[in-house]
Amino acid sequence: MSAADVLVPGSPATAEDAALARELADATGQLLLDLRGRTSPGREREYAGDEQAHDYVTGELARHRPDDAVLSEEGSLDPTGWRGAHRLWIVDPLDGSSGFGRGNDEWGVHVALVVDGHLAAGAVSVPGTGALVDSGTVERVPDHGVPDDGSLAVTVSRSRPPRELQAVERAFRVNLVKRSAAGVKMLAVLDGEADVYLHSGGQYEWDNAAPMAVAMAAGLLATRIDGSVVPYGQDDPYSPDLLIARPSVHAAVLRALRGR
Ligand SMILES: Nc1ncnc2c1ncn2[C@@H]1O[C@H](COP(=O)(O)O)[C@@H](OP(=O)(O)O)[C@H]1O
Ligand SMILES: [Mg+2]
Repeated sequence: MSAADVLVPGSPATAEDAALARELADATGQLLLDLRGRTSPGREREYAGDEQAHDYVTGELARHRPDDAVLSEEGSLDPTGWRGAHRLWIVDPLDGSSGFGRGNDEWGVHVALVVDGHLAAGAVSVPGTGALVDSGTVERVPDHGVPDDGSLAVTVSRSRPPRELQAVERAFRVNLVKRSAAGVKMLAVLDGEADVYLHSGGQYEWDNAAPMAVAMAAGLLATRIDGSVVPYGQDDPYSPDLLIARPSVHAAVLRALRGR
């Protein structure tokens, strides 16, 4: 296997899988937009969205990649189908489901491929805004360095901001960008609206696999908040925290989180 064949997000070897991830994130998003247009705000819409998006995306993956395993948020209770799989699709059919139920645009679809525990490809759609990105075609973002004035726009969960924010606020003048849904926050960093996406206190692999794959392919650094690699395809898919930023900002925030 040559260097170009290494299975990392954005490498030519994963282009076909990234294209499929994009196609499925887009089509599932269109299904959800259509459902939103036909239903009233509330929990019924939220539950219908979770269920219909899960059924659609897992059905399509079974058709296109019959030999691969699938871990979807809605199908995560039975590990026999995905535990220890060589090629594992990790899917959040509807991330930010409560926003979808209420009728705002802070929700999306995540489709990622993990090979032997490593992210290989991924796509995120945020249908309400028309955003659609995948690890095969996303443009690389330049590393601007840390803002000279010491300010930092940090995107965090609207409902569960991370307690580590205090350490970052001691080191930088922080402007908070509160958003729901992990893919929405990753896109805020990709678009330059935020410098950093910081999360702690809990998530699952389906919440962050596809956003992390796209971020890595774009040249962002995407790690746990101690700087270590985020593992995927674990027996327990709990994935407590993450830090996504351009490389120089990522290094500066890690120093702040370590109290240095
Ligand atoms: N402390 C926590 N424990 C478990 N899951 C969490 C969490 N904080 C966020 N999440 C999940 O991560 C996703 C993004 O959350 P947030 O919008 O707060 O950033 C949501 O996924 P779902 O919408 O798919 O449930 C949410 O449930
Ligand atoms: Mg989610």
